Amino acid sequence: MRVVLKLGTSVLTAGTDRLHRPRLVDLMRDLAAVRAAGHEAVVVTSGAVLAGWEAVNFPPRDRSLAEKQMLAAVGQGRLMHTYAQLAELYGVTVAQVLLTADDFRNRTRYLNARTTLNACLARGVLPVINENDTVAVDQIKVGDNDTLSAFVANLVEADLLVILTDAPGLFTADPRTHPDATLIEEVARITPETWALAGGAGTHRGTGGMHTKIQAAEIATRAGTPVVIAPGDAPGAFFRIVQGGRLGTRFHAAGTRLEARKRWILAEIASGHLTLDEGAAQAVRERGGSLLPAGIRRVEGVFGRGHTVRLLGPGGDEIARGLSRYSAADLTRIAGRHSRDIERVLGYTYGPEAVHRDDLVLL
Ligand SMILES: Nc1ncnc2c1ncn2[C@@H]1O[C@H](COP(=O)(O)OP(=O)(O)O)[C@@H](O)[C@H]1O
Ligand SMILES: N[C@@H](CCC(=O)OP(=O)(O)O)C(=O)O
Repeated sequence: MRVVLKLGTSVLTAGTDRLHRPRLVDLMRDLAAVRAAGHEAVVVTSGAVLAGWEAVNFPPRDRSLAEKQMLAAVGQGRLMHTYAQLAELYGVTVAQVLLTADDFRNRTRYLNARTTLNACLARGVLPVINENDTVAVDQIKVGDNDTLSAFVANLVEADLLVILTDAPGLFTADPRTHPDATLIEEVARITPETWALAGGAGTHRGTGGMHTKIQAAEIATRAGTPVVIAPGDAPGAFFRIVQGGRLGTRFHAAGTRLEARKRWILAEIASGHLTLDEGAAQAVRERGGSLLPAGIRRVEGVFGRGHTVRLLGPGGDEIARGLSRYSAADLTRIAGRHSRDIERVLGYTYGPEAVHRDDLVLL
């Protein structure tokens, strides 16, 4: 499985007002166990502002944006240093990845981030992601790491998103203010009633409380990824959840990831056409294959890498729609050629397919 683990400030501090090293060791051991069981893990971590606050010697808390960005700039490196040191104990190499809203809106940046994360995972490197707080002002910010973790789960097409926090899961009311509230173990579908359960902004350090966690669950489950919200202080929580154990609150995925992806492809406006030869049309239509550049006769329109294109049969009839792995300009140069020539012609390659099977919907 490919799993995204989100660690909130409340988990990293373990109820104190600084990064709690023993807790971080526990979390790293948990992560290492999941990796050792053969799974791929991606971490979305908070804690940069807190680590900065800790480093500059606890000045009075100032909530201004510039102050927070300054603290994030101080803290992010220190946070990563801690991760790197602890990961090393378990023979794990970490990679820092800082993302912000633009990286999910801009298709080229989106694809590049995805390529980098996939390269990390292919090499067994553990990506540790945070929002790039120093450049992200309000308008261009994801804003909270719960939502960021859902975007990341979509980006890497995760099989599961686990959000660890300081509550044992989603309760019938905020357990801080309602001691009689009870744990909801399963959420089959997020409804207005689900939203109504979220109390205020959470801990004084955390961002968003349960509200942003439900939002994250909605984003991820809609794209086909189930989500578990669970307590960060339960030993080996992440491993137990990944192995299918019951802990916290589980939000069921709405349909499969592939269905969600196909719906999304169909909703996009196509910005070009590829006319295929008979062999390619057959391979795509009848044999469930990808479209290789060799089978493309004509490229029309102006589109970038990752944009939606129509695939036309030799007679001009639309047979499928899909996401192009190459820009129109690149495809024009490699159309009709064997995939092994791509690198020689372009000077680089994004793989042998022009449109990969997973990115293709037959009509
Ligand atoms: N219905 C609810 N069930 C559980 N926790 C809730 C609920 N409503 C609000 N909360 C609050 O959300 C908090 C967790 O959010 P937050 O402080 O932002 O943590 P994190 O740093 O992990 O993102 C809990 O400590 C709890 O007080
Ligand atoms: N990017 C910020 C964390 C923002 C955030 O969402 O925090 P939290 O609610 O604790 O997950 C930081 O590193 O301090």
